[in-house]
Amino acid sequence: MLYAQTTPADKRAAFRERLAGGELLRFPGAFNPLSARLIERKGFEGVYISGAVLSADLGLPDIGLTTLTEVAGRAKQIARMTELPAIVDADTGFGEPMNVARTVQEMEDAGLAGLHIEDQVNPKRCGHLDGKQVVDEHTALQRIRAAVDARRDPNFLIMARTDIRAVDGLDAAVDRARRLVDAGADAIFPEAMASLEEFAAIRAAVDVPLLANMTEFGKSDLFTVQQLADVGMNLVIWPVSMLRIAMGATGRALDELTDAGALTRLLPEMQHRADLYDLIDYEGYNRFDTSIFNFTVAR
Ligand SMILES: C[C@](O)(C(=O)O)[C@H](CC(=O)O)C(=O)O
Ligand SMILES: [Mg+2]
Repeated sequence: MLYAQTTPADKRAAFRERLAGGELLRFPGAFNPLSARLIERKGFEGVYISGAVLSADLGLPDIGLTTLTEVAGRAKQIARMTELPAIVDADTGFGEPMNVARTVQEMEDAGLAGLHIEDQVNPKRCGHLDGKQVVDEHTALQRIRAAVDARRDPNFLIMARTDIRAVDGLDAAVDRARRLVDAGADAIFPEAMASLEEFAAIRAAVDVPLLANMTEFGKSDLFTVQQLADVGMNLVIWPVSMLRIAMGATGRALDELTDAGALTRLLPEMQHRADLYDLIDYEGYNRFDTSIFNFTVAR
């Protein structure tokens, strides 16, 4: 009832332990707190909180317009609704290395299990679009050092994302991944890899956990969990997928309203009221209420 029972510290510790085991952990993107509960209910290992989704949700493009306060606030709402660890997309860290440090502490306080900071120039853009720019190595490493220094819970995962593959090629990505690890990154998110072989090349270069981004309509083919596990990936995200699915379905429902004037035909597609109430745990609230009023007061 109300929120998850697991504390952020416990979520982080459990997440770190599982990650150290080397298996591939699946983190679908939650587009709101309720969908995070569904991700948990369906047996996934974690929840991803996407910057692209957060900005799209506000009707904004994903070009660094959202603020630290907005992202941390929304991430907190999502993270506290699930027992699963949640990782948030912190874009470029919302400013200079000093801002990156503050970002880490805010995300710790918001109950996240970790975040990723990327090496794009501001204004950043979706990693799967053309025309990206990356910062020089010194700046990229400074961001990660600042993040690592700022964290208070050693289990809070600092992941370095590098966007350099699409700008300077795979060799540059391998080199940057190595340096980001030397700077203290706990994990690497190599963005916009073109093939499984490219993921494998990063795997061969560094020993830390690696994340694969299976976003649709981008630069990577959509590999299966098995394919990614076979090349040694440790985390996989489908960052915007659930929002795309929900928005696709919403568009079709609106068309049906226009065409048929009622949604009767779409009832089988809908989450049933009973399933919604079950997910929200209405029963738990009911128990809470009856326990409050189970006494009498003498006059
Ligand atoms: C992972 C990502 O950073 C996100 O914000 O979800 C995006 C996803 C997308 O725009 O498809 C990305 O830059 O890959
Ligand atoms: Mg993003």
